[in-house]
Formats: sequence, C-alpha cells, structure tokens
Amino acid sequence: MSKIFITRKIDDAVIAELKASFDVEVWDSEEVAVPRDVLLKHAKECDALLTMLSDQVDEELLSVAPHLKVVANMAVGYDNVDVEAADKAGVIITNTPDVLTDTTADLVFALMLATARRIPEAADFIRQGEWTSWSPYLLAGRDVHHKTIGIIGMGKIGQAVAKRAAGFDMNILYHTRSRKTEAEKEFGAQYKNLHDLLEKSDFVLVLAPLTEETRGMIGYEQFRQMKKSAIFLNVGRGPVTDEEALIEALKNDEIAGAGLDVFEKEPISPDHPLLSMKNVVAVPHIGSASEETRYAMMKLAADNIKSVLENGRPLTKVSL
Ligand SMILES: O=C(O)C(=O)[C@@H](O)[C@H](O)[C@H](O)CO
Repeated sequence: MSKIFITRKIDDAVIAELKASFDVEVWDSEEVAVPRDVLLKHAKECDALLTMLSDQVDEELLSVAPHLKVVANMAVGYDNVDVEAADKAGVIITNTPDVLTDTTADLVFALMLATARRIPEAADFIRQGEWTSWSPYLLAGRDVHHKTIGIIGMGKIGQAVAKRAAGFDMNILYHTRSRKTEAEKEFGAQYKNLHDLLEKSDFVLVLAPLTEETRGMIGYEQFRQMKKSAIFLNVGRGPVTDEEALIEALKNDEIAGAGLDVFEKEPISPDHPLLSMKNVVAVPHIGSASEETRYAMMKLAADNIKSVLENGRPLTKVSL
C-alpha cells in the first residue's frame, strides 16, 4: 500500500478519503510546522507528501526520498519547492490554482478598502471611546472607486482583481511577463511598463510569484516613482518587496499607506515596525483563508496525490 505523509493536520474528511486507499500518516498539529528531521524521516519511506508553504522541498529532501512520486503543495505558490531538482528526480509537484482565485481577490479588495477608508483605525476609535463628536473630516480616507489600480503580476488572481476593479469603475493598469489580451478586452486593463504603472497608480498591488526575477523588485527606487498619495498593497509574496525600503517610504511620506498580507519573514513579530504605523493595515497571510477555500485547497492537494498514485496523472501539475 502506498505511503503518504501529510505535514499538517488538515480536514478529517480529506484524510479519511486518502486513508480509504493508502497508508496515511499526519503531523498532528494545525499550528506547528512539522520539524525538518521528522519530515526527512517520513520522506525516506513515502510515495507522496502533502506539504505546506512552510515546508522546504529541496535537494536534501529529494536525495533521501527514493520512493517519492509526488509532492502536493497546499498552495498556488511553490517558492518553497525546488521544482527543477524535483523534475530531475522524476518527482511530480502539484499546487492548488483556481480554487483560491476569487477568495484571494476578495482579500485584495478588503485590504484596499480597509487601508483607503481607515477601517481598523475607525474600529479602534470607537473601542477607545474616542467617538464623542463629529467633524467634517473625521477619519476621512481616500476613495477607491474611479481611481487607478496598478496590478503587478496578472495571473488568475490579478485578472479576478481586475474584474472587481471594473465593478468599482477603476482605471486598471497591469505589468506582467505576458500580455493578457482577455483582461484587456473584458476589463479594459492596460499593459504598462513598471515605471509607468508606478507613476500613474493610486493603488499599487503586488501579486507576482516569488522567483529570482521578482525578489526585491519593489525597492527604494520604485517607491520613489510612486505617487505620494499612493497606497501600496502586497498579497503575493513578501520578498518581492524590499521591506526596509517600504518602511522608509512610509516614514518619509513617499507613499500614503500600505495594506499587507505577506511579509519578508513570516510570521512577523508584534514589534515589527510596520505594525506601529497607523497608515498600515497588516494581516497574517490570509489571502485564501476562507473555510470553503481552504477545504478546497486540501481536497485538491489530496486528489492530486490520489490521481498520481492511482494512474500517474496529476490534476494540477507545476511545470518548469
Ligand atoms: O496559495 C498560496 O500560495 C498562498 O500563499 C496562500 O493561499 C496560502 O494561504 C498559504 O499557503 C498559507 O501559508
């Protein structure tokens, strides 16, 4: 019977479905990542791994895993996986695209609205008992409707954001590796080089995956090119942004605010400088965190393993 190791406690129904056909072991914690030595021990004897973003699937792991046929990453991103090394080792890597697209695009709008309309600040204002009177500009924020959003990384989530932005009568710019003519036709999105997008956008949104190409792509120079009234959003990967440069840009009022779901190092500590800034809305990597979507991500990861072990065919393979 094929052996599967799941690196985090996921939904019982999904585990039960796998246990019906395979020998399944689960790292029995939702919060605590599986320690490296435990992961390597299981990799030595497993045919399949179901992994999280916090698990490094690298040459060391692949070199001790003679039976490994598939690694199903419970994420659309796979910057925790050395895909080239896996390909050389003949190990199939899968991810969880599509099932999280709309949920993550919703979080983009939640962050954009929360930052622009100062929602967390306003919620605190009442809780602190500060709402004692009214003034014309009390907690006045900035409009989102009819403004310009610049999307960096126009994959499926970027296009789902463009669809929502069209509903807000926004002007949509995008910068990405390949033109998205569909999004141009359907949502009036305009392709721009990075400099023009940064100069023209009221909201600059990072959705690009983390690659050697995109690491640190938004740094001091890029923040200087943005409008002073711009709000910066990152719902992609933290290291795409030079976080020191972001902190400087906020401190020096080079931009007006930031809405962040991802950070250079996660989790971030409560004394992180970004958390002391009123014009920053920070949330703990919850882009895809709806019950429906996280269940769908678990199920898709499990179905990928089942399909590969039963007929060698992945459902959502990561290709080089
Ligand atoms: O899918 C991704 O690439 C994500 O970043 C998120 O959907 C996950 O929540 C992440 O895997 C949680 O750590």
